[in-house]
Amino acid sequence: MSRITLSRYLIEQTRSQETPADLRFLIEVVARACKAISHAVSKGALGGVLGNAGSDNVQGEAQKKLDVISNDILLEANEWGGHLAAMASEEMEKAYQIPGEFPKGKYLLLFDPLDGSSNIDVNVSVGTIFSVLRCPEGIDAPCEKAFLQPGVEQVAAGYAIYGPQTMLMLTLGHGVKGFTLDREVGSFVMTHDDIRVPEQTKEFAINASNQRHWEAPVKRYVDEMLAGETGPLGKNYNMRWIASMVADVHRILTRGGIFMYPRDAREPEKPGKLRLMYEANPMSFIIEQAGGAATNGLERIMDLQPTSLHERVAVFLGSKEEVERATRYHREQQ
Ligand SMILES: O=P(O)(O)OC[C@H]1O[C@](O)(COP(=O)(O)O)[C@@H](O)[C@@H]1O
Ligand SMILES: [Mg+2]
Ligand SMILES: [Mg+2]
Repeated sequence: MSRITLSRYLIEQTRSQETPADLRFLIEVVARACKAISHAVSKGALGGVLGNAGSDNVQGEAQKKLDVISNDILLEANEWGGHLAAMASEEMEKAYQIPGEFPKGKYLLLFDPLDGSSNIDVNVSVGTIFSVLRCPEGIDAPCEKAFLQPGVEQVAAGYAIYGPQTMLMLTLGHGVKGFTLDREVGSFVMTHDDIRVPEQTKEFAINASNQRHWEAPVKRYVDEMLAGETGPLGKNYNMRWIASMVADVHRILTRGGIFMYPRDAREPEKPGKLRLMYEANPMSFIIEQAGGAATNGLERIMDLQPTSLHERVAVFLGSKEEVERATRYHREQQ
């Protein structure tokens, strides 16, 4: 059986005119960067890449050495790719200009270079999340405004997960494909065609240590799940929380479930912890393309109009029936 590599899949997409050639090259460059990040992550303590970098990012979070290394790998790979107008990252306060005349290419790339980085030092799966938008017409510099487009405008999104296997999950707007890195040949090979998230589930993911801070609809929903088969939902639920969004979402894509990071009373002025533009939007695009759903409790995440690059958002995503239930409980509370 001939193997379908990521490159071959992208060439076929270009041939069938579903994907423009420059978008194809852009995805190839991102995938190459993910291979380099996977290699860096795998060095661990032997390569001296674990631990803190000694700096904070724009969100005031301590950067890990690998946050900085992964960000640099993505910047360097994409700077010279020729298909981008600008980049934005969790690790950089402002939009990043591609050297040379603006705009060099017609796309904007956003990324969380290393998601779940609090897990690196304990050797738990981490990943890279990315989102691609078109650079709007009439913009003459790589400003924040160019990026502030709702998630429905994404032309591609994906993530790489650095776990027992390195995988790349990708959507170009017609389904989700999964590729596993064949380390001996150095290629991503398609191993998961047409991924679908089961509509029903008995598994939920939430950081339960925040329970006392949750809003009433979240408390109600989690209480009902914990009540099991004698409770109102009539079934026993299992719970998982990896604290790497990529790893939790990957499990949900693979076997179903609901992921929740709600807003809570710890920092009432913030609408949640996760970032809209480079975490929630790309993951929502992937989940929806796999038949799941994603809301902030009230509205579809991909319909939200962003107001700043590093904006935060509450996230409920995964199996459709459960996301609809969580959303219904929020709406009833209003
Ligand atoms: O530690 P908490 O509060 O459970 O948060 C876990 C969440 O934070 C994140 O790690 C944030 O991502 P970063 O590591 O990119 O900052 C998510 O991946 C994860 O879902
Ligand atoms: Mg993250
Ligand atoms: Mg990160």
